[in-house]
Amino acid sequence: MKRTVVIAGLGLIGGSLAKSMMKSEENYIIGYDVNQDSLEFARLNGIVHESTTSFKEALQNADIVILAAPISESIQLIGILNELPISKELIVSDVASVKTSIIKAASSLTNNKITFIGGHPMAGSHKRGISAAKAHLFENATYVLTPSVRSTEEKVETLKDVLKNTRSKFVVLSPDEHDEMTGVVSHFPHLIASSLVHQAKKWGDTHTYLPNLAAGGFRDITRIASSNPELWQDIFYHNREKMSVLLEEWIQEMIDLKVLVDNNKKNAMITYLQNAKNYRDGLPSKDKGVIPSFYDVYVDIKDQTGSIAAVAQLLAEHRISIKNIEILEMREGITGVLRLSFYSKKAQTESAILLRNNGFDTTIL
Ligand SMILES: NC(=O)c1ccc[n+]([C@@H]2O[C@H](COP(=O)([O-])OP(=O)(O)OC[C@H]3O[C@@H](n4cnc5c(N)ncnc54)[C@H](O)[C@@H]3O)[C@@H](O)[C@H]2O)c1
Ligand SMILES: O=C(O)C(=O)C[C@]1(C(=O)O)C=C[C@@H](O)C=C1
Repeated sequence: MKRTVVIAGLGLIGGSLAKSMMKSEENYIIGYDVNQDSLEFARLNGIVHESTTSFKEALQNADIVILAAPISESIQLIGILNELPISKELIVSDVASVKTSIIKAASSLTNNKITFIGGHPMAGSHKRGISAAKAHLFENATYVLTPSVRSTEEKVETLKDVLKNTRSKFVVLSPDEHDEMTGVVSHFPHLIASSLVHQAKKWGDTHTYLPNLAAGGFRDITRIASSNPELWQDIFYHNREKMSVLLEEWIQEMIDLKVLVDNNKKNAMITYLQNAKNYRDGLPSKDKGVIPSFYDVYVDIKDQTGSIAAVAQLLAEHRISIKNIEILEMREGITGVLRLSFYSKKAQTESAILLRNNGFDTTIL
């Protein structure tokens, strides 16, 4: 059965969802955004079937709406939903990184035709906008659902079915549990990454050679400091209570760590580092999911003659065998994505480093 899905906010996340949902014949995708350029990009690149700058118009025949604008904007869209004359059953979901304020706004929906099911795909990027959207962004990622009291098991299953081509792993959590845990493993690290960059910047003012010494370690730990500041201010604002608690905990942790450094507590320091390593090394990797996954590397390639050959040649020169090669997206004039599958974790890691060192933008999911 064909269903009409409206994606409100066609940026990195909304665009990536649209691209994955377009793979199913069942979904008719309407993109709504306040930005004309994003809509035009989506239309020209076949990311949506239709597009509009009117939320009301987009909703006319909708079965499903996914709010994918920044959190405060999505909350405003929930307010607008309350004012529109919706007479058909409508499932509304979102992708916001914080869930309590969204679910609170959704609890004010008075129209009983509307069922709200909160959502948050746990994958993303420091990039923004539809040009950075990728159909495979959520593959094997955890996708949190926070159903509202009014939603039923059946509606949750319908939403999962609409989202099935994201190939993510769904989990149901309460909004508070979600905000607490993502506060620790997603939001707080962004704050720390920015603070590390500020520290380096301060030192860089008096040590002009310092940026040249910022090698892999600094770049790895601070990649997310390059994210969209407005989006992250909004996330910190909506999760401010949890952020404040985490900051206090962190400050105490740093005070304790300073004692180990100042007093050369060798064994305590080794234990501290070892415990961190054990926990970090034991984190579930995205390829351990229910979906069979090989050792894949995604490579952004330009739509230019020879760009795929250049990738293949580079790997051949270093005697790395490719198990499978697949072009995920390649449209005229824009960057495409190549999925390379390898036989081992070692080959996967080596290829990613090799390609990165040769100027390719690579991702391991
Ligand atoms: N960036 C990530 O890594 C990530 C990951 C998971 C979830 N999220 C969540 O996804 C949401 C969107 O983030 P993004 O990274 O895609 O941002 P983005 O900046 O790439 O895209 C946001 C889009 O929303 C549009 N928009 C803004 N106000 C609007 C409105 N009132 N109506 C319709 N469209 C509007 C913008 O024009 C833009 O196209 C946020 O709520 C964020 O918390 C982000
Ligand atoms: O990979 C990144 O750049 C991200 O920050 C993605 C990330 C995260 O892992 O913290 C950021 C925000 C989200 O709500 C979900 C995922």
